[in-house]
Amino acid sequence: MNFRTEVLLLLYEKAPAKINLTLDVLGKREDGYHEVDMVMTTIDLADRLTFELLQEDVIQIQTYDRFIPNDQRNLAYQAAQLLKETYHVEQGVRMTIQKRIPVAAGLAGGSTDAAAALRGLNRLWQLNLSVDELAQHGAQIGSDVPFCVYGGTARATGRGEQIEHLAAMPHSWIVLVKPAISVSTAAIYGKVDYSILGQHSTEQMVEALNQGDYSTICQAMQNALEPVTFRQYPEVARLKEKMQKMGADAVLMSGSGPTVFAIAKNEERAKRIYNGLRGFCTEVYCVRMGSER
Ligand SMILES: C[C@@](CO)(OP(=O)(O)O)[C@H](O)COP(=O)(O)OP(=O)(O)OC[C@H]1O[C@@H](n2ccc(N)nc2=O)[C@H](O)[C@@H]1O
Ligand SMILES: Nc1ncnc2c1ncn2[C@@H]1O[C@H](COP(=O)(O)OP(=O)(O)O)[C@@H](O)[C@H]1O
Repeated sequence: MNFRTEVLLLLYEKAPAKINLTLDVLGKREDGYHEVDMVMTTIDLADRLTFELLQEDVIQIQTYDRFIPNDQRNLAYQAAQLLKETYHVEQGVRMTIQKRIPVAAGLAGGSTDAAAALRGLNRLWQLNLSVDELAQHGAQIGSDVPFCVYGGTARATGRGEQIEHLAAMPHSWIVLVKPAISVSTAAIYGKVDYSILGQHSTEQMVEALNQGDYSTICQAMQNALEPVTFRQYPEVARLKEKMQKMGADAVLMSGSGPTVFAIAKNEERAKRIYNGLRGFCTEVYCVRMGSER
């Protein structure tokens, strides 16, 4: 047996999920993407990535989740390949992804793994890149990746890659339910009905966050993709109605869905909502808003 150790260094990165507090669609762009104006915030539901330095010039992905690809289709793999090619890195890496964030859920699970890979590999391969440089690289992988590189609470414009940092979401609890369907982000954007886009609420949300005004934050929560996903999957609309009757401060679908979340300032109330939902949904989570590194 060959006991030669090729692992020289071991690092970890936490990869938190995001939710959308608002999502305004402003129009369709010439490049096929949609111009958006939205507020996102990280929550304490996270994947965990482990990085092992390999002397062999390869990228390996290990994951025990059968829904996650372990090759070039994995966004963390794409992040490693991008840094490797751009900075002519001749070392390799084995990335192990412990998945906790539901997949294709509107919670940026793949994007946050890519962002964690950028942060982790910057340290592992000693590239000395700034967070802004990592975010710029992230935009080549996906629209949500720059936000995930920074985390926190931010307004995202353009196709979602232009980030303006905001005051943190006031302390609160969040209950998330992921129905047993997977939603394609591209398909949902593709079916946006411009006649029912409604009023934009991001500006109001930004002001409410700056003032730490929790009740206006709850009132301003809105997502232009909700009607599209609800039309295609009526069970998601029914889930939102059910959650609204359970005493939450606000309820909204995140991103393109299908995850619906309820916000409550009071921990006891959040736990009651969580317990009420656990009876008939398998994927239910109760976590804090924000995320500790
Ligand atoms: C809807 C949102 C809201 O935060 O999140 P998720 O539901 O994915 O979590 C994002 O806009 C998703 O961002 P992300 O998942 O990174 O999208 P990308 O990989 O860049 O694009 C996937 C596809 O979605 C469509 N797309 C994405 C972003 C955008 N501003 N306009 C679009 O039309 C395009 O068809 C694109 O090919
Ligand atoms: N590291 C990853 N984690 C999750 N999904 C990934 C990953 N890499 C690639 N994917 C692919 O990205 C697709 C969207 O997943 P995800 O990012 O979780 O959705 P969303 O953008 O709705 O939050 C999935 O179909 C999955 O196969």
